[in-house]
Amino acid sequence: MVDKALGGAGLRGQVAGQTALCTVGQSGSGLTYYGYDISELAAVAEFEEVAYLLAHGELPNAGQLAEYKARLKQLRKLPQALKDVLERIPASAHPMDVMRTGCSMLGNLETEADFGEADQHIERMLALFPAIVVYWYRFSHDGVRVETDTDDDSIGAHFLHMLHDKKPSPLHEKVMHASLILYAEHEFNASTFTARVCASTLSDIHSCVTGAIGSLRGPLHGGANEAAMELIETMQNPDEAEQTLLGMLERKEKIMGFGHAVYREKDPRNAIIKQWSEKLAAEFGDSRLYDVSVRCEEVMWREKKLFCNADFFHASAYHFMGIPTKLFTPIFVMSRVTGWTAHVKEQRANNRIIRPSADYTGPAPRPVPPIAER
Ligand SMILES: CC(=O)SCCNC(=O)CCNC(=O)[C@H](O)C(C)(C)COP(=O)(O)OP(=O)(O)OC[C@H]1O[C@@H](n2cnc3c(N)ncnc32)[C@H](O)[C@@H]1OP(=O)(O)O
Ligand SMILES: O=C([O-])CC(=O)C(=O)O
Repeated sequence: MVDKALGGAGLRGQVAGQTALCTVGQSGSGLTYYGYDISELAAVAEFEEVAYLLAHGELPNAGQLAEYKARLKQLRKLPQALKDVLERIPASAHPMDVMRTGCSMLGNLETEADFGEADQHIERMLALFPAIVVYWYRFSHDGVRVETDTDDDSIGAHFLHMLHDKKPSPLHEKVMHASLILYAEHEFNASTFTARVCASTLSDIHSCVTGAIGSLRGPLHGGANEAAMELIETMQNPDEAEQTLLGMLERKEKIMGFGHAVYREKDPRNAIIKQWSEKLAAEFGDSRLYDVSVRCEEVMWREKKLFCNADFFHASAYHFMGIPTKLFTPIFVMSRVTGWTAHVKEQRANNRIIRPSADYTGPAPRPVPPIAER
């Protein structure tokens, strides 16, 4: 059924399948994973608990969580052939292209031969994605071959440790847990739908995830956190932010990090990451980017009734933790791989190839003219 308020373009408002994983905006603005509200998950859980939930349908108990984390830790070592490929990618490459190539190469080295192996490949991708992007980044930018099998307790801490050559503070580790939880799953968004379409052809799990990474890369989707950072860093203070935004709106430019295809009033992830950004700004000792972001939020709501989506305050939060802007969207990948792969398994469990129809708008039938007459 087409939701008239949303219209049919971009398949908006049309039901394209079923899922037990997630609800988006069902009560206007809520977000749940397997029935659990993300606000509660982000407040009390570690990201690995949510990754387990999405993989197995239930939250782990303490023993299951410890086993799961221990397994993930053991999977952090990059195969030499993958390191060789990463070392050949230039520093000028976009890290999302590195993620795409890294995932694809992993599929060549550790191919999913049978769908029964899916869980082991999913755990390997989850464990290895931070290493793929940081190994390339540190090698191409600093000339360092970073050690990827760290003993960090969590994926977020592992990522920050490799990036900065030191273990992160408890605050930064906690923010990474919350951030990765917020990004983990979001129903039939563009990248997840890409993964499901690929899965519906009975393709392998690395192909599904590689395609999804390509869809997430665009600035209308995951790439918006990076684009938001590029915008706010040009703003010296809230008044300047206001003038910049008013000019952009006047010129009908899109402001990345605002608006949403499903939510109408607010994105429930925003308030959570905004709070963390405020805390990080205080720790950082310079709240310019936070203050500028708050003014952007006020102006966009006042002028256009557009609200911050999950990406906007992620920009300042990641920046305060010393994460280079171009690594923002790869963090989204490290998290969303849990949602993508859960959808792949769900699609496989009740599959029919996804193949919609199109309304034809081309020329009426006509004969092929001889080449000399064209
Ligand atoms: C984690 C995520 O992937 S969240 C999404 C991240 N993406 C972004 O932040 C990119 C910026 N936002 C956008 O481009 C859009 O809001 C999308 C892609 C998220 C949703 O697109 P749609 O569903 O087509 O948006 P929607 O139908 O609500 O747009 C309504 C109007 O608001 C405008 N609008 C929507 N978002 C914005 C924005 N960020 N800046 C300026 N105008 C906007 C649209 O241009 C449209 O105007 P029009 O009616 O004159 O054409
Ligand atoms: O649902 C969407 O269209 C985009 C989004 O917020 C996400 O994927 O997290």
